[in-house]
Formats: sequence, structure tokens, C-alpha cells
Amino acid sequence: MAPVRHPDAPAPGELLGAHYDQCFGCGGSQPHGLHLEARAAEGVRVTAEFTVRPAHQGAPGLAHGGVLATALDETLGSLNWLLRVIAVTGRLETDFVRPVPVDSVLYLEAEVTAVHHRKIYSTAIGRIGGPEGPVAVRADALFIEVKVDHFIENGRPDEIRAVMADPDQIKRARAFEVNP
Ligand SMILES: CCCCCCCC/C=C\CCCCCCCC(=O)SCCNC(=O)CCNC(=O)[C@H](O)C(C)(C)COP(=O)(O)OP(=O)(O)OC[C@H]1O[C@@H](n2cnc3c(N)ncnc32)[C@H](O)[C@@H]1OP(=O)(O)O
Repeated sequence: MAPVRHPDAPAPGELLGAHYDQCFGCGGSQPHGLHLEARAAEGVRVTAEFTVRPAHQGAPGLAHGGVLATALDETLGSLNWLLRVIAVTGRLETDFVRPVPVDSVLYLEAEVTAVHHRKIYSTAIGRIGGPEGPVAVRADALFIEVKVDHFIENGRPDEIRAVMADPDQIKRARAFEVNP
């Protein structure tokens, strides 16, 4: 089935914000994290930007492929916020098309292409040198819808307690990507 944008999804252009401040992909409290910022776009699409830092190197002066895969995974994961579905990555297939130097900005675009029961199919592309620049990375992903219990049953109790103790109800809800 074609994906359906949730009626309460953030408006196109709106920043989605971090879903969890300790998230390696988007959290503000991870010093070496990607600090990726995703924005809602039209339909079930997002755009995102990630600046490659020296802490993200694999080879001298070049981004590590696993870090680039993380940027793709995070961008693709943020799409589920537009569906208002809690989902985790089941499969992520990545093409590394050209090397990405330190200090470059990776301009990402992602969209959900189909939904089948709990399965959410999506695709992403990352460019360097500008939003219209050459393609550096691509990915196709399958996310699987889960219940909030997935995190409660599998997460470490200390971190779960810390999130639940946060007086900010929106932050608490977003850590589990639950519709507040
Ligand atoms: C205090 C702490 C607070 C923390 C809060 C954090 C909350 C974060 C909130 C939200 C995240 C948003 C973050 C976005 C960015 C990051 C995204 C990530 O990196 S997520 C992490 C990496 N991923 C995993 O850790 C999944 C590990 N895997 C699993 O847990 C299971 O395998 C799971 C849930 C994916 C599926 O297990 P089943 O038992 O529920 O379901 P089955 O029956 O196996 O699969 C359902 C359907 O999906 C297909 N499927 C499953 N895995 C597949 C695969 N790898 N390839 C192809 N198909 C697959 C199956 O064939 C089946 O299909 P058929 O219904 O039969 O048609």
C-alpha cells in the first residue's frame, strides 16, 4: 500500500527534533554523535543534514562508512514520525558511491515508498557539495513496526528509568516515539 501521512504530522519545513537526547544519530547530549537534523517535507518525506566531524573518520580525512550508514538509518527512521508509527530498522542496504570528506555537509532526502502490515519500506539518498550536489550515498530500508514494549523489555533499566523520570512529558513520549 502507498504510505499515508498522519494528519498530525509536522508541517513541511518543520524541524523534527531529537527523539532521544542520548541518540547517537540525533541526540544533543552525545558529544561525538552525528547531531543530525531532520525536517518534514511534503508527503511522507524528510530532508536532513549532517556535518562530518573529525570524530567520524574511517580513513584520513574521510567519513567512516558505518557513520554514513548511521546518518542514512537515522534519516530513514525519522520518516516513521510522519506516519506516527513506532518502528525499528530490520534491514538497511547501503551504496557508498563516493568518498565523503571531513567537514563536508551530507544533504539527505528520504521517503517511505510502501507499507505492508508492520513493514515499512523506505529509501534515502545523500549528496555532498549542496542539496543538488553529486550523490555520495544511497540506502534502501525495511523498518518493522513495534510496540513500546520492545524498548521496555529490551532496553537497560537505568536508561529507561532516566527517560521516564524526565519531567518533560513531550521528551518522555518522544524517547519512545509515542504519539504524545
Ligand atoms: C530509555 C531508553 C529509551 C530509548 C528509546 C529509544 C526509542 C527509539 C524509538 C524509536 C527509534 C527511532 C530511531 C530511528 C533511527 C534509528 C533506527 C534504528 O537503528 S533501530 C535499532 C536497530 N534495529 C533493531 O535493533 C531491531 C532488532 N530486531 C528486532 O528487534 C526484531 O528482529 C524485529 C522487531 C525487527 C522483528 O521481530 P518480530 O518478531 O517483531 O517480527 P518478525 O515476525 O520477525 O518480522 C515481521 C515481518 O518483518 C519481516 N522482517 C523482519 N526482519 C526482516 C529483515 N531483516 N529483512 C527482511 N524482512 C524482515 C519478517 O519476515 C516479517 O514479515 P511478514 O510479516 O512475515 O511478511
